[in-house]
Amino acid sequence: MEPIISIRNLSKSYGTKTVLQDINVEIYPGQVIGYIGPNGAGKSTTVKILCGLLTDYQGTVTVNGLDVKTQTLDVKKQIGYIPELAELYDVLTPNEYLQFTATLYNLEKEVATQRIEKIMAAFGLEANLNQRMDTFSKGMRQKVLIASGLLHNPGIIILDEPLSGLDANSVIIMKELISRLAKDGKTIFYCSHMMDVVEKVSDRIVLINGGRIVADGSFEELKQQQGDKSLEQIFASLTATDSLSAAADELAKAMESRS
Ligand SMILES: Nc1ncnc2c1ncn2[C@@H]1O[C@H](COP(=O)(O)OP(=O)(O)OP(=O)(O)O)[C@@H](O)[C@H]1O
Repeated sequence: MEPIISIRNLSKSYGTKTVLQDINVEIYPGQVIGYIGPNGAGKSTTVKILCGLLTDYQGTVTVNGLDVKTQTLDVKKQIGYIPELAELYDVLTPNEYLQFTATLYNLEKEVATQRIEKIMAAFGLEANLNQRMDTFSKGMRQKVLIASGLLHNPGIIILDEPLSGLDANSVIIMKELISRLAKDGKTIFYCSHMMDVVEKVSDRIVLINGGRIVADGSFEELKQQQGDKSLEQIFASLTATDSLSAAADELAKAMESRS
């Protein structure tokens, strides 16, 4: 089987600072990849490259055989990108915003309207469909953002920390949604700090630290390599430079010395 996403020898620098170093990942159709790593590891940078938002990198990145650097528009049609934070047009209602997104993807009005209603109802926002978004909470906005990434029914869904701001029930819906989308054959690339969710939804976990891949395998494989631990413990043992409890002690001491 051909990989649907192929990342070969990917390196990226911002000025003199190298943030991705020789990343190699082949992703196959229908896989759910949990892409994890500490703050600043390079997750969002990888995602932006995959989505064609950053093009000054070294290496080769293809989506369905298309080069993301040169065939960016065709790549974008196949990807649903859900960023952690994005500016929504606050003066619009979700209905107006999502209809606008649907137009950009050339979706038929009827199909768009049905999908918008269904997705918003799944998130419990059916009553807010025609309410201006400047009155929305962070979680409500995040749900509109998720809806907008899924609207064109893309084959590949890239989520960059999509759960921030969502309440516990919405996290459950989102987990269920990821599993359902995977069952429908979608390929999912999922960046998150929520280890319990990643552990449950991913069939392969790629862990990066300091711009390099330090682990790549199913949760079961990682457990075999690292000892029978939770993903949170595996993450800590592969990425923490110092003891985390020592860091917490230092922080507590720093607070004491202030008072
Ligand atoms: N536009 C930029 N200019 C300069 N440096 C940047 C820029 N964007 C990101 N970086 C740096 O690149 C490194 C990787 O950042 P990136 O946002 O990819 O990390 P991340 O793994 O997504 O982190 P987080 O979990 O905190 O979101 C960080 O050191 C960051 O400071």
